[in-house]
Amino acid sequence: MSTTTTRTTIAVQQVSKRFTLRHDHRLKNLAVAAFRGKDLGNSFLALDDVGFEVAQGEAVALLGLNGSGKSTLLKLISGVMSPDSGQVLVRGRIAGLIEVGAGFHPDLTGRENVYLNGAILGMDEATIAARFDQIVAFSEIERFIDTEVKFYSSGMFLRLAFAVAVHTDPEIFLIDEILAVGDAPFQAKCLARIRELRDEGRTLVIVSHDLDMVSQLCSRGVVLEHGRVVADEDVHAAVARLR
Ligand SMILES: Nc1ncnc2c1ncn2[C@@H]1O[C@H](COP(=O)(O)OP(=O)(O)OP(=O)(O)O)[C@@H](O)[C@H]1O
Repeated sequence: MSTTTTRTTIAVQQVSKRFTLRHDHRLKNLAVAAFRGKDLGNSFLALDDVGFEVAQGEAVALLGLNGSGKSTLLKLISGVMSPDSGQVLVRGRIAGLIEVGAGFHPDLTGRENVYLNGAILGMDEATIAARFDQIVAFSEIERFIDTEVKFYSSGMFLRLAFAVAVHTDPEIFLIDEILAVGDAPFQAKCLARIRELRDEGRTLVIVSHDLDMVSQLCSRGVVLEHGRVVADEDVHAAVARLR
């Protein structure tokens, strides 16, 4: 009998998600099609009977070609979207670094946005205040912290948004291709921080086309092809399929 128990943190069970692609939005055609009782769209399965589990503290890469369903799967895990069938069970607090900065308000200053975004990500005011200097130091935009973020460059915006996200305290981080933006030194710093989060035992699910990066960060790769899981294996074997 095994003496160690691995806690399942994320269970994706027979999940399917269908999208409808509407090709022709002209009113006349919509009216004619509706009158004839025709299906207006072309529906397709973005995720088709997907199932896998992630144990606490695991770092898993979701891999696959463009359009294979990775981001959709991450959105289902984060709860911003629900499956048509099947279910996603999650144990623990989640931080989705999916649309980093989505909660930022352009007319507010960097400082105000740190508080706003921190609250959206589940931190109370005292916690944000205690981590404020650390967040700003990580972003390296101290000089501009009291400037409205609409005057920020896209890189500055990303830096502050990422800094807030990685200073929240979730058990599970969902990370979607965020390292594609930001300059090289900042990317290196983000990577180091993500590695730290992993080493602290947080669970990571990462979507990225940067195969070298995911091989370094993750131990396991789940490969999607046209919305189906075609491999769930050691990250190096999974990455080799995509090269
Ligand atoms: N909200 C939506 N409405 C309709 N179709 C969608 C929607 N979101 C995603 N899709 C479609 O679902 C499929 C899977 O998209 P998804 O973004 O999950 O792929 P991905 O593997 O993350 O791709 P990439 O590597 O290009 O980021 C694509 O064909 C995409 O066009």
